[in-house]
Amino acid sequence: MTSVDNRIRQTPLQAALTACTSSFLLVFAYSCGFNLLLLAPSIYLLQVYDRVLSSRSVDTLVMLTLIVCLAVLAGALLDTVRRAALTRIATWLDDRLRHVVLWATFEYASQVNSSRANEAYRDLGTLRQFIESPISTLLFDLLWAPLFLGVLFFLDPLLGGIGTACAILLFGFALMGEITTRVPLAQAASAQARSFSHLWHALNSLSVIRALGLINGAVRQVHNDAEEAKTAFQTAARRTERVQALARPTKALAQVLIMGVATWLVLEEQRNPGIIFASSLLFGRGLAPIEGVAGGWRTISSMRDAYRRLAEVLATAPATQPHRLRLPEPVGYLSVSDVSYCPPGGNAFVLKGVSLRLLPGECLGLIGPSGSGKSVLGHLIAGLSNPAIGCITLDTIGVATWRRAVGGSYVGYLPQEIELVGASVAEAISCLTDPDQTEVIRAAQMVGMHEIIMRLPKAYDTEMSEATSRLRPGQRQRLGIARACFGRPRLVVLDEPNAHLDYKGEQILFNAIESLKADGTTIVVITHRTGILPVTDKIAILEDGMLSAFGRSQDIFERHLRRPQINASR
Ligand SMILES: Nc1ncnc2c1ncn2[C@@H]1O[C@H](COP(=O)(O)OP(=O)(O)OP(=O)(O)O)[C@@H](O)[C@H]1O
Repeated sequence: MTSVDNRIRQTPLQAALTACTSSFLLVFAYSCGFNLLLLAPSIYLLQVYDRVLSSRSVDTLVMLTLIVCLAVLAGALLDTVRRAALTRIATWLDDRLRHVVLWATFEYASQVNSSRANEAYRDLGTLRQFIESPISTLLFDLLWAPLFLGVLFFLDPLLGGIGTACAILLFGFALMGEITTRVPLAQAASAQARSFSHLWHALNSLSVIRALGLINGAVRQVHNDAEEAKTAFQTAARRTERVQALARPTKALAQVLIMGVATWLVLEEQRNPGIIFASSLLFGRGLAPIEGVAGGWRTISSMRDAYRRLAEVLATAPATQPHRLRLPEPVGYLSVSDVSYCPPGGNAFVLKGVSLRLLPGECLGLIGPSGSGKSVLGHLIAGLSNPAIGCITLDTIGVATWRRAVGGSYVGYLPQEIELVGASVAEAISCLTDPDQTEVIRAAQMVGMHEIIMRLPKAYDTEMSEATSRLRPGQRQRLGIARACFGRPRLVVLDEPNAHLDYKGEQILFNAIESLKADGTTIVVITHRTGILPVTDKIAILEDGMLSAFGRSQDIFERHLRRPQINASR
């Protein structure tokens, strides 16, 4: 496989990490300098005993002290620089990946698993915090631990042997900790995620849960999962404590042993007395990263899990984020060409070879029996999914591309099930964009909702949960239509816009459609109620996923709908 192929196959996470390679190499180089400079105090001790005490030369002492002070200061500077570099890498990764991860999170949640997707978004934060944390500098220092142990060997093989044995033992304990806590930690993480997910779902369906008296059950569900997580965490903590109880004295004992052996070498082999302190210092420096990494093993393993989850989400759900293309505003020519569609997981086509065309400012009435495929076609025309065969274009560009290119502002959509999303009424109308007050009011006025909204406690700033409980279904539906008309779209798809409307509401809807048409907006109205058909210019009848009729409204009305055997809601 070529390197070009590799680059193509990389997920955004791998690509971002690859782009950081030179920065990580720089941190490695700083760590190299820092660790080499850490040898200075040990060399200083040996030199003081070797040269200063024997010669009693104050000049040599001053010189050596100055050199070592400079080395220590340079080491501290390198340490600060590498920590700052790691913080910059973490921030850069976060900036580069957050948008991509957010898009992939939504894709993964809709295609695979919503609670896993939720975790993946938090995982990006875990990754960033890990890179910024002292554990990551310790990992770089870990690469230099053999250097200190090597110098101990150089001083005396026995000293090196004790240091190495202690390092191996500490590694063994870290491994033991990892093995014994892996299962309970995984159980705890999944129980905790379940608990958050149950709470989230319960809060999202609060009105239903409250109305059906299910709060007790919801609380019990969340509590049980949290208890399971707590028990598993406690098991992991107990096992970690046992392993640490063995690891803690190991290092202290080895340190005493090192000093004892060094003193013995001074007594028996007339070695430089500086070896006693120098070996103790070297041992401490060499073992510090091993001890730190062993103590922070849980952080390392949660970072590893976070990386794995994030990589999986990014690989499974490639982010189809907006291209932010600067496309000229569409005129409104809609073309549906030979479209066939099979829903994800389905085994049959629910739309078969549908073709129709609309001119800018035309309104199409899409009718047909229940289950004939009207909503599926509306969804496709709104660019929310792609046809398996054929294409749907607005001014020769795919509708899905218009959505991605400009965040959907040229395509408005009212789904059959109205969910008004947003913190306030203004946000719900403006499709979660930064609300432009004039545009929001214009959209609300179009559907006769302005006065009703002004009577809400905080008018357009009323929280959506409060507004939802105060508004009638027909008024909520009009809010949904206002959202579809927000931002002067060039194409609007309304799925059953009059399902909950009374006579007055229908008149307002007709006026809104007339004003959209006058503005040159192309409209598709899916309906079971023929009362809306007089405002349409064309009518399409869908039967069993196929167009059984399509043409000018008057002709279709005359030929098909006046006959007693065919009607819109057959
Ligand atoms: N996500 C899906 N997975 C599987 N089948 C689906 C999915 N969405 C729709 N279908 C199927 O596609 C067919 C058309 O559904 P659609 O909702 O478009 O009908 P409709 O004409 O809008 O009906 P209604 O007027 O009752 O809303 C139905 O048989 C439905 O079961």
